[in-house]
Amino acid sequence: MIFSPTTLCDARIIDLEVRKDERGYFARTMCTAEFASNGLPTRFVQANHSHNTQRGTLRGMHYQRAPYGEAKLVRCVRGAIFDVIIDLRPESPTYMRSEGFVLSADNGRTLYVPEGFAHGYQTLVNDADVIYQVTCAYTPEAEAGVRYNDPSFRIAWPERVTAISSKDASWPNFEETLMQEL
Ligand SMILES: Cc1cn([C@H]2C[C@H](O)[C@@H](COP(=O)(O)OP(=O)(O)O[C@H]3O[C@@H](C)C(=O)[C@@H](O)[C@H]3O)O2)c(=O)[nH]c1=O
Repeated sequence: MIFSPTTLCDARIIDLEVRKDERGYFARTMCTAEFASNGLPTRFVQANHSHNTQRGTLRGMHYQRAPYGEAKLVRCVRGAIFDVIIDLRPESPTYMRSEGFVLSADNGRTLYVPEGFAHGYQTLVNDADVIYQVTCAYTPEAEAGVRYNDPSFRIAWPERVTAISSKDASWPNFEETLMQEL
């Protein structure tokens, strides 16, 4: 695996080290030894798969409140997505900054999302499948979010939003509420 920094402190892009032969290829997608030597967590407690039928579908921006914060390892295994993270750690030099990445079945990239970041994505094609592992179990009472079009972040989503949950369409403005909680 090839670990690269992003513009946000502690977030990483992880590229596959593909070994090709006549059958196809082999690549590790997670390795505790390599993660540990790159300073990343090694214990992921839940693995999830989400299927998105429609291009333009938006999920996010999600995080869980302390002490249920979670780091995530996100990969798109069918189609392509535009994946966005926001650093919501007040003590971080990149606090309130965001960055977007194209993750696709073709580029095989994994995004490592540190604890304390909000995470979301928009699908770039119909029928996009996303798999991700998390370091803390799903805890609905700790669930929190930033609205995809929150004026504090001004994220440039690439597509018109064609599908979004009512929960995600109605997260309150960050400046008025969540900022005070962090
Ligand atoms: C995330 C999750 C949801 N659920 C349930 C709750 C609900 O009935 C249904 C759909 O949940 P949601 O609408 O929250 O799913 P979704 O919007 O896909 O939530 C996910 O979004 C992306 C962006 C993330 O970063 C993830 O951590 C996660 O928050 O699945 C679980 O049972 N376990 C889980 O771990």
